[in-house]
Amino acid sequence: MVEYDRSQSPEGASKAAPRICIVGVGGAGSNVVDRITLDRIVDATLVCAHTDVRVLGHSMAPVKIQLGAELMKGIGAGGDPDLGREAALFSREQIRQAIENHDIIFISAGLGGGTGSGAAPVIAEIAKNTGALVLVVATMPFSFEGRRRLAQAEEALELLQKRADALVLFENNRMGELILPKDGIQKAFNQADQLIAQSLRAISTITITPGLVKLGLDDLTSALANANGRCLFGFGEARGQNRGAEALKKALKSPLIDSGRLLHQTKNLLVHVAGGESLTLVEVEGVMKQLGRHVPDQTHILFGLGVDAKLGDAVAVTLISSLGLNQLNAHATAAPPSEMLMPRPEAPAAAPAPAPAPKRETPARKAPSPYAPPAESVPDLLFKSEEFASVPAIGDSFPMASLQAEIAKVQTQELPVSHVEEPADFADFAAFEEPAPPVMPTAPETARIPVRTPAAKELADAARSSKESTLAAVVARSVTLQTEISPAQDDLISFDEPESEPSAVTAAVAATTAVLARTKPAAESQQTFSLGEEDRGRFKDTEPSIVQGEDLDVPTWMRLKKKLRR
Ligand SMILES: Nc1nc2c(ncn2[C@@H]2O[C@H](COP(=O)(O)OP(=O)(O)OP(=O)(O)O)[C@@H](O)[C@H]2O)c(=O)[nH]1
Repeated sequence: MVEYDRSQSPEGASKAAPRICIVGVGGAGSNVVDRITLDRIVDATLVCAHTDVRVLGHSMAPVKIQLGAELMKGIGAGGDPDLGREAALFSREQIRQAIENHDIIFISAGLGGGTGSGAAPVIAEIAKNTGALVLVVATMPFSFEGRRRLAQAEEALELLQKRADALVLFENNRMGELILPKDGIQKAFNQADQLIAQSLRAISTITITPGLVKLGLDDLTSALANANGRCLFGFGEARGQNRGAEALKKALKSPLIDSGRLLHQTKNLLVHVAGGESLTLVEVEGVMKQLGRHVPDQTHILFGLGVDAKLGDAVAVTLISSLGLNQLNAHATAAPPSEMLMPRPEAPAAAPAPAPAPKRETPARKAPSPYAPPAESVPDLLFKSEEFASVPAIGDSFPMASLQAEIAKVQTQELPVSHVEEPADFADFAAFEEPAPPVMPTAPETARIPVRTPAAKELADAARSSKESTLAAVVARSVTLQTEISPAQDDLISFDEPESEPSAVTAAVAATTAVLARTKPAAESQQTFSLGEEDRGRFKDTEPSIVQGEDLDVPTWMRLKKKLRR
C-alpha cells in the first residue's frame, strides 16, 4: 500500500492528523469512554483513570490507569474529592506517560463524587503541561444527589475552568428529565452518556475536519461562554433528497435543545454543516434559512462548513450553544420538553428575559496552547492525510461521459439472472423499514460515481456466460451501476499504484473485489421460485411480483444497496 506521507510535504509535519486522547475519569467518565469505545466513534487514544479497580476491570478502554494504587488499595474515593486528588497526584507520572504526545486531550468526568471531582483537575493540569489543547466534558449531579455533591461539583468546576481551554458542561438533571419517570436511573445515565459521547465526536470532528469555513476553538468557547452555562447540543445526520433539512430537523429534535425552543434564548450559536463532496451551496443555504426560523435575529451565529469524504452522501448538522442554569431551569418549569418542532414566530413578541446575575465569572480565555495552531493554519495542521488523500478527486481527466454511456448500455441490458440466493443474514428485511432514499441518476457526480470498470465488465461478462455465478452477476451489475467512491470503514481501499489509472476506477475495482470476497457462492440446491399463470388463483389479474426468483416488490435499489453494504 502506498501511503501519502504528509510529513514529506513542504509544509512538514504540521499537516499531520491531530492526535486525540480521551480520558474518562471516575465512574461516569469511564462509562462515557466505554460508550465511545463501543461505538468506535472517534479515532483517539482511549484512557480510563479510576481509583476503583472493579470499575477499571470492567472498562473497555485500551489504556487503564489505577489512580493511587497504594494509597487507595483499589477502592473508590467514596465521594471524597480530596482522596481523588491525592490519588491522581500519586499517579501523575503514569498519567503523563499515557496522555503525552497528543494534540487534543478530552477529559470526561461526572462531577460531584470523589475520583472525578478530585482527579480530573489534576489530570487537566498534567494535560495542559504536555502542551495539548485541553477540553473538559463534564456533568453536574442530579439535584436528588444532595447539596454536598453539588458543592463538590461546583468546586471541581472552578478548578477545571482554570485549567481547561474549553469546558462543555452538561446538566444531569436536564438529561434525566428527558426520559420517562418509569425508565429509571440507568436509562437516565445511558441517555446522558450517549449525548456526551455524541458531543465529543462532534467537537472532535469539527476541530479536525478541514473546513471550507473553519471553526476554531475560539468559536467553541464563544458558543459555550455563558454565566453558569450548560451546554445545549444537537446533532443530526441524514441522507437522501432532503438531507440538509432532515439533518437539521434531527439536530433540533435533540432533547437538549428541546425541539429548537431553547435556541430562542441563546446569544451565541455554533452551527457546523458537513457533508461529502456532493454537498452543495444550495443545501447549506437551505439549512441556514430553516435554522433562522428558530433563532432570534440578534443571535450570533458561528458558522462552519466542512467537507469530509467519510460522510459519503450524508449531510451532518451540529448545533452547540449554552444557556445559563437559571434560564434552563425557568424553561424546564415553564414548558415540558416537546416532541414537535416549534419554529420561532415571524415577529417575536418580546425580547428574551435578561440573564440573571452570574454566580460565577466566565473564565478568562486561556492563552492558546503551544500545540494549537493560529486560526488560519488550523485546517492544515488538522488534516487527516490517510483518509482524505485516499478519496479520488473527480477532475476533467476522469472519463465520466464515456463511462456514463457504457452504464446506460448496461442498464438497458437484461442479465440472465435465474435466481438470487439470499445469504443467511440477508433475510433481514426489517432493516428496510426506513431505508435511505435511492440516489437518483441526477445526483451530482461527486455523490455517487457510476463506474463501469474493466473488472466489473469482466465480472458481468462472466456472469452472462455462467449460470452458476448469478450472485456475482448481480453484484457486478450493481457495482457497475452504483459504485460508491466512499466505502465503509472496513472497505478502505489501498492504492498500489495511484498514478497508473484513474483512481475512481481503482476504487471501483477494489470495491467490487471486496464485495465479492464477502459474498457466499450460490447454493447448488436452491430451486428457482417461479409462478406460472395457473398457480396465481385470485392474483391472476395482478402483475407477478416474483420473476425468475427476484422479488420485484423489493425495489431494485434496495436489493442492490443492501448487497453492496455487505
Ligand atoms: N452521565 C452520567 N453521570 C453519572 C454516571 N455515574 C455517575 N454519574 C454522575 O457523576 C457523579 C460522580 O459519580 P461517579 O463518577 O460514579 O463518581 P467518581 O468520580 O467515580 O467518584 P467515587 O465513586 O467517589 O470514587 C455522580 O454524582 C453522578 O451525578 C453515569 O453513568 N453517567
